[in-house]
Amino acid sequence: MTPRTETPQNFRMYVRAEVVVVHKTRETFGGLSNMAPGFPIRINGVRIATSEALYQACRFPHLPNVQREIIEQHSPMTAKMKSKSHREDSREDWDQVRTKIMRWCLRVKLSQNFEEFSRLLLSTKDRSIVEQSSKDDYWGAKLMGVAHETLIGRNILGRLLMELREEIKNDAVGARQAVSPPNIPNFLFLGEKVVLQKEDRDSEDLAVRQTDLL
Ligand SMILES: Nc1c(N[C@@H]2O[C@H](COP(=O)(O)O)[C@@H](O)[C@H]2O)[nH]c(=O)[nH]c1=O
Repeated sequence: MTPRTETPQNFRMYVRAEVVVVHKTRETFGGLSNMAPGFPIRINGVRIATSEALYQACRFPHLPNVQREIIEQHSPMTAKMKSKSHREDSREDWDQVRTKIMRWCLRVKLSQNFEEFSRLLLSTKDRSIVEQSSKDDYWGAKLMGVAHETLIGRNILGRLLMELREEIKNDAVGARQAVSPPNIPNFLFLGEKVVLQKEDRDSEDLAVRQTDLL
């Protein structure tokens, strides 16, 4: 893995030229962003366009109408904006549970889009993955240095993606399997407990293609 330096407060410093930078969704590794289209998710049979919309909806287990408003948005940025307007009503323990929830969102994204998302993750080899952000150094890292040559931040999203990449390397079959909901209280989606069936889009597509052949 690319060397990085530990800094105070669990911040990390990365040399930008040496890492996989996740920034714009149209760039090579843009699919790793929660904003990326093309990785739909199904929760309790309801389609959600992006992992961003799913993550934002998880703020409001007690407000199913707000969750619905978020997941109905076509664009992930609009989903985030809808969420922002209710932010003060987020579940009270949000800061304590959000990393666990993000880990779950990424695992669901992987299990339901396995071919493409695992290929993308594995294509990063053993380089550090860093989400470049202009203002968020919790999920990502900010550009620093005279020539913007370093990225500094907690980079929690990048670290969760690296964790997932290791899981695929160690047990690809396990990583593909349906994901249990996170073990946190009151984890509800549109008023229901999350019961995750295996609904892998790749195998659904395959089933459709096979039907077409008959
Ligand atoms: N990528 C990206 C963002 N960052 C994403 O926002 C999410 C965190 O939201 P919150 O915890 O509510 O602040 C998380 O998925 C992080 O990757 N924010 C943006 O406004 N634009 C962007 O292009």
